[in-house]
Amino acid sequence: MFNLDEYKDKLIDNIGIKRFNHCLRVRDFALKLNKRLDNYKIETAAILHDCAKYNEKYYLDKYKNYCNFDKEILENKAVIHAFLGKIIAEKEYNINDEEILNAIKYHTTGRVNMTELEKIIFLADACEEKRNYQGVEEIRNLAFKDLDKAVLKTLDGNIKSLIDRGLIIFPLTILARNYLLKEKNG
Ligand SMILES: Nc1ncnc2c1ncn2[C@@H]1O[C@H](COP(=O)(O)OP(=O)(O)O)[C@@H](O)[C@H]1O
Repeated sequence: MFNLDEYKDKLIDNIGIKRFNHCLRVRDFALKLNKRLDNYKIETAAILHDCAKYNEKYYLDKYKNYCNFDKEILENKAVIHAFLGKIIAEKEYNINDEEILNAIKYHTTGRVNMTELEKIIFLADACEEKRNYQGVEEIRNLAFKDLDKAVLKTLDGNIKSLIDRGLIIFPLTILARNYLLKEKNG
């Protein structure tokens, strides 16, 4: 069982106090969104979702035998920490629950057919109380009413923002968006 007190110092050492505080806010928002899942899973996934951030090079080297990522992932600075985070949560923080690990892995890109835990962590990361991009309040409100609609809106926003900034879009996000759009329209 993950015990935050046991790992807090290590996590702060790794990601810094600002990012750690973001993780606490993600936890708090995710707990508010949670209706029926185990709070332990929510808390653990939220606290650890960014555990690989800022140390990608170090961890990629340390766990090279476990990191057979596609070139596309390795080259995408924004996305790699999430995929690597799954491995680091397992190896460095002793998490072996696949649902928690996948919520960490897909918290940045989303994916097709996300679990409820994945949706909650994805949304809490996007909407925690200090996020202040245009439209965040609408997504926050939507998240309490309909997780799917809120995830779809967030994916749309992420895709638009990546296009506006001229950045590469990791395709999983497009697939996730199309999947939800079809689900919603039937
Ligand atoms: N499919 C994608 N392809 C490339 N970059 C993405 C994709 N989805 C999200 N991102 C970018 O990843 C960055 C980090 O996302 P995330 O880890 O969720 O947030 P943060 O680091 O702010 O907590 C954001 O700048 C976002 O635009």
